[in-house]
Amino acid sequence: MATAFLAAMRSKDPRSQVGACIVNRENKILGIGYNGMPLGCSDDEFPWGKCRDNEYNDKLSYVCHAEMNAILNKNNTDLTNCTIYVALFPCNECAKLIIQSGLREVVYASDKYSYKPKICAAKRMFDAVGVKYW
Ligand SMILES: O=c1ccn([C@H]2C[C@H](O)[C@@H](COP(=O)(O)O)O2)c(=O)[nH]1
Ligand SMILES: [Zn+2]
Repeated sequence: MATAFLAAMRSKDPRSQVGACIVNRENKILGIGYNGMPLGCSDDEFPWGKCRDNEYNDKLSYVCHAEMNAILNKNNTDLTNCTIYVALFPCNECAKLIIQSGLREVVYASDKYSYKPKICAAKRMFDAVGVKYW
């Protein structure tokens, strides 16, 4: 988790810096990520604010989530039965990536958006397939 928090410090998101770290069963680190703009999309040119009435100007249209980056940055092709440490409980889109990658466990530090339908949907999927989270 400390590594996930260290990665989060690299995020340019002024509101929520999120980090993720994937480890195997021997606790070897396989992938690290943080929430950031896609490669080549300048942190200075793309929006870091929320704009719910115009998604074109909303950061959520652009930001790659920490979990996605950790999975894409992995240095091992097989993440089956691995664990992901995350600063923030994964959203539904990250939950899908986590499940499809074969990860079996999510350890999170904050569940500050637990009231949001996307987080409830993530838990619903984890519960359905037996991904543990704590
Ligand atoms: O599963 C997730 C969910 C969100 N994030 C990132 C995306 C954004 O940069 C922030 C959330 O911003 P708020 O202003 O707090 O809504 O967190 C992520 O990396 N992984
Ligand atoms: Zn997400």
